[in-house]
Amino acid sequence: MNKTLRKAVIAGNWKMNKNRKEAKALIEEMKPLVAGADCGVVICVPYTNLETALQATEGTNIKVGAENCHWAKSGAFTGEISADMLTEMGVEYVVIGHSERRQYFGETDATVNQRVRAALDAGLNVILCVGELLEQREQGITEEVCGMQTKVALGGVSKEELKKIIIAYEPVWAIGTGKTATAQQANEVNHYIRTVVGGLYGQDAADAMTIQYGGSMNAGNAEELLAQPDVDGGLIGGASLKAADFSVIVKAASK
Ligand SMILES: O=C[C@H](O)COP(=O)(O)O
Repeated sequence: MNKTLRKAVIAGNWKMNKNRKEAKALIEEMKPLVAGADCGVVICVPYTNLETALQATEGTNIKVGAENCHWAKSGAFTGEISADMLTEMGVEYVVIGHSERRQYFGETDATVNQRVRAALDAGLNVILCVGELLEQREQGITEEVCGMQTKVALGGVSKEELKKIIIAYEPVWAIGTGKTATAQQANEVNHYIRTVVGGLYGQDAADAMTIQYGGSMNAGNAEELLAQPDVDGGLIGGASLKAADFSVIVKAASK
């Protein structure tokens, strides 16, 4: 596995945080700190902040993403947003299958796959989240769970389309808990996911795939996690809400 074949991407997932004024202030503070980064920089923000984020990041190296999208192009789906609505705004990325969507909003592997398909059809880059629950890790079925989530989510995705997908391995027990997977645990599962991708699409596709780690990554632990051979960046929750912390992670990924 040659890490130099792929680019690290640091993506902030703001979740349900920041009003428009706060979003603008955070981006303005962040801009000079991440300018010139030698990695991809993405901020995934609430729908209500997309316009603000797109305007504030214009002409910078920061790309803007949404935190979800629906699988249909349009229709009677109250409260949902389509992938086409996002691309029409200029949004380039979308997070799909985050564990909070799976846990609290009934997302299944099948609906994650439908949303991935819709996002690709609309031309979006996808950050596809997979990860095991604590009890699944304790049962020793982490690889089965992550492998299955990956395979189902990628159903009907061509090798060419795969280039627009980043996988984020996020052990559910490490999200927002301050409990990070060890660098070794993160690398092991990322490596396994890469093997699964290789089985589906071939070694060249697996080698080229960006696979992030997410789950309490912060300014203090980012360097060690990002130094792992199969960890190509991070999906950052809490630490992406502070410009200084986020920029330390971006700098660690740029080394
Ligand atoms: O999408 C981000 C992950 O859920 C990680 O969140 P966290 O960094 O707050 O643990």
